[in-house]
Amino acid sequence: MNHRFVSIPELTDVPRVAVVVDVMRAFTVAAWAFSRGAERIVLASSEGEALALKESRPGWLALKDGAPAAGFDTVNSPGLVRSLGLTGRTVVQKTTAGTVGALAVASAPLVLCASFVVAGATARFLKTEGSGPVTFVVTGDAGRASEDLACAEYIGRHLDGGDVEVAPYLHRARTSRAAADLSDGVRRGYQGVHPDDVDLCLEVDTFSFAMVARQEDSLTVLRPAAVPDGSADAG
Ligand SMILES: O=C(O)[C@H](CS(=O)(=O)O)OP(=O)(O)O
Ligand SMILES: [Mg+2]
Repeated sequence: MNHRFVSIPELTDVPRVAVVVDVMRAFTVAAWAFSRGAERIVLASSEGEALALKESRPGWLALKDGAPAAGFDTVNSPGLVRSLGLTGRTVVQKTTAGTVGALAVASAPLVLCASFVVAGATARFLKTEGSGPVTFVVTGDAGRASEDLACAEYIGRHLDGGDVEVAPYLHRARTSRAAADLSDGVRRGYQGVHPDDVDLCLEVDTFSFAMVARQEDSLTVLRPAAVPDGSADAG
């Protein structure tokens, strides 16, 4: 299929079907938050908006990328989020690339947010929907982030059918600048980075749900969408 791979600045129209990819780390974190029981993730456009949303809604939590900060409950780290109990909670997420990309296509009829941990489920969801050609939003590094482009291409190949060997795509992600920066952050003892973050971002199909973003009461809300197991659609 004739998929498009675009950066956030290159988004000049509203795509019919958008898959927003952020491997390191926003949409790996989002998937882990759902696996820990979060009911929904509200995508915020700024740290101020994230804190305002949290403060006006009892029980909501807020997370951001970078170092821990006052008012925020946690950070954009799968290694840290995986040990939280989030059952039934609403999490507000604000990051540098992933959430910005999702908000840029929020008015599209179908928006999925994706990373390697939900890659197969994302492709199966799109097949089930009969999505046709997809606009992949490569969020990192002005569209040049190799981990995001690799994951987007992997999902696209998966969607087009046939066997796809994931190893070459993972290699590109493992050797990306984002992976090196995270590893460097661990070595330097930066807060907000967990030693397991890179490995967790490089897991494939950890979860069997896709993540769908919709407009709800003027907010952009991400929710998990269960997808039947891949064995059913083999061939
Ligand atoms: O938290 C992250 O890994 C990044 C921060 S930065 O873009 O590398 O400064 O944010 P994300 O939106 O998850 O790419
Ligand atoms: Mg990223």
